[in-house]
Amino acid sequence: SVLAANGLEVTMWTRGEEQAAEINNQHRNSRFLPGAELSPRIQATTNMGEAVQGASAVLIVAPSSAMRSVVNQLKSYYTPDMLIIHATKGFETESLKRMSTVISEELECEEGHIVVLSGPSHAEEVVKRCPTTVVVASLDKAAADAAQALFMNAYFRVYTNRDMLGVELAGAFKNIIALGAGMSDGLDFGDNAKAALLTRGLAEITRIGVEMGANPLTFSGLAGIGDLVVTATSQHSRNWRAGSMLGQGQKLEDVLNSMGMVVEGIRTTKAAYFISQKYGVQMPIADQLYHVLFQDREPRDAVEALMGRDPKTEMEVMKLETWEQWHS
Ligand SMILES: NC(=O)c1ccc[n+]([C@@H]2O[C@H](COP(=O)([O-])OP(=O)(O)OC[C@H]3O[C@@H](n4cnc5c(N)ncnc54)[C@H](O)[C@@H]3O)[C@@H](O)[C@H]2O)c1
Ligand SMILES: O=P(O)(O)OC[C@H](O)CO
Repeated sequence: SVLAANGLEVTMWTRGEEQAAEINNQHRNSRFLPGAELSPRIQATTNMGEAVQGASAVLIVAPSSAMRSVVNQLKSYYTPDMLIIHATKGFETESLKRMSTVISEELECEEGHIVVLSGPSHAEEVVKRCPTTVVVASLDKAAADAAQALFMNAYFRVYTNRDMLGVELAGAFKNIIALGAGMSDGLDFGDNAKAALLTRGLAEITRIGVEMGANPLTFSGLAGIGDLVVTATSQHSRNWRAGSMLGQGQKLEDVLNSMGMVVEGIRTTKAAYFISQKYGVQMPIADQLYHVLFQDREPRDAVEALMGRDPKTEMEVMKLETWEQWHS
């Protein structure tokens, strides 16, 4: 919608004939964005070649679980002059790879060629042209600048960042904390608990992010604290809503069936559980959520376990840097 508002011709690829027909004929996408009026500049097709061949830019927003297969389908239409942007927030759970790695492997292109678009941006609000700010990150400055120029307009403000790793990690990990915040709200634990989850959640996201090689400042930016706040506090958030239903005692399977849309935080919690072990970095909130989601731990017991951890200093945000080291 933003690209169409900027005067570009947009062709969406979708798997459903009915969905494509609805977008083309009624300019609506009633299942995924009910109530929104789409621009006639947006056309949809179920034919990948029609959508991608000859395009100057390709925006990939498949759920993380489908990323490899979707990129594989577009591979034969890819040319190195296409600007490749993705806005998917998650990991490939089997390999623990980031989305830019999966895309570059499938397209056989440099990771630096890819741009990630992330930040606090619920589609429901963007399509209504509510003021929104996001970040585009790439190792290639020219690619990030090109993506910024494509998307930027009066209601959609785009910043650039060179820390693609940090932006991807922040966008993926925040969904875990949003699930936890929803769960806390579902348990009626109040505002103190939610503020604690957000703050300590950001601490653990930063800790693992820095250990993986990200710039700590990225986590104070739009992809970090910005997206964490919007996802953990907005009723638009599927992750928050799923967490809230779990907190109210519903079973994971029933919650997912009732959502009908991707809840990335579930798979990302599993990935984080293994990533934290791989890097030897503690992620206590992600760890407790893993036990709730996949090992039947009661949400109340998870909170008790978090509150009962050994006493800590708040300055242990990063594995190595204490405040003194950080300033020495
Ligand atoms: N919705 C938002 O506001 C928003 C904002 C920023 C980022 N994201 C990210 O975008 C990604 C997609 O989220 P969404 O909101 O569009 O999810 P969604 O569940 O609303 O839509 C996902 C789309 O992918 C399709 N799909 C599902 N499985 C597929 C498969 N195996 N192969 C091909 N297509 C498949 C679905 O049919 C649907 O059209 C997620 O990583 C999400 O975190 C979403
Ligand atoms: O609806 P969610 O929880 O998947 O969140 C969507 C976006 O990531 C918000 O920026």
